[in-house]
Amino acid sequence: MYLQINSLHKHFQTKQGNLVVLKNINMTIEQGEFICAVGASGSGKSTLLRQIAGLDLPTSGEVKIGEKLVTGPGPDRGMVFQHYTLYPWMNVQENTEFGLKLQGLPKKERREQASYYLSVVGLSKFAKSLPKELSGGMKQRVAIARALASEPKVLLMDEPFGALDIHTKEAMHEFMLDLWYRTNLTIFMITHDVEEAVFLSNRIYALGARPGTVRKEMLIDLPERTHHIKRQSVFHDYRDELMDLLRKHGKEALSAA
Ligand SMILES: Nc1ncnc2c1ncn2[C@@H]1O[C@H](COP(=O)(O)OP(=O)(O)OP(=O)(O)O)[C@@H](O)[C@H]1O
Repeated sequence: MYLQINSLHKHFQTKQGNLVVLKNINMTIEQGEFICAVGASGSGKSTLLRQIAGLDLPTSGEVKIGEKLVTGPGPDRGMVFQHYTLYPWMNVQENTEFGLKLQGLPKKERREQASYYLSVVGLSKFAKSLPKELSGGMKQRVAIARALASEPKVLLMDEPFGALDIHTKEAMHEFMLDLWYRTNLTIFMITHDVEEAVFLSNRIYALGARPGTVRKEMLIDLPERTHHIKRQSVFHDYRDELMDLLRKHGKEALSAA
């Protein structure tokens, strides 16, 4: 296994008392998988991603990358967030190089590595542009290039396409699938968009809320991943099953609140 989450619990101390946000999360992810964790708002998706990224530590349980226990952030995990996190005063090349600079990579090497990943995301021609000169989808591709430039073992994505319009989002989906096929990257993405999860991932963890627990693990076996598939019953069956599940657990969570 590549990324493993064992008996993870996360509690927060709030004014109302002890809030259990994640309860007994177990996940085993192999190299090259594209995993989506799907759940309603409040199911603890971002909290889970923060534990994997090492931005926060579990109350109990563990996250492992290979044999290594996660105890903090590290270059083996690249992060992409929903809101563009590019530095507005740096051009695309400088933004892409930023993490490598922090890691102390010499100038020539970081230039070459960042240029390579800008070509992977199809933005070589925009290396000198400032973020404000790019569309939303292009900005997210720069954020992906920056995350990839450190050559992480796992790419972690927190609702990366949530702020994009539907057409840009569809273009980014095609881009992500192409990137995944070409690089065989391990990707862990969280989303509340059920169609996005079914279209992109080979496996889905559906989370229920209050507290966040894994309610179902679903293998997605689509005969093709082009937009035609979205009109076929195999796609609708996965989507409807997942929607029904989330709806049921959403109602349960509301009545328990
Ligand atoms: N640092 C914190 N202190 C206290 N409570 C927190 C903290 N971080 C998150 N929570 C609570 O944990 C719960 C889950 O939050 P989280 O952001 O992980 O959910 P989510 O599934 O990502 O939601 P959304 O889809 O709306 O982003 C929420 O009730 C939130 O208020």
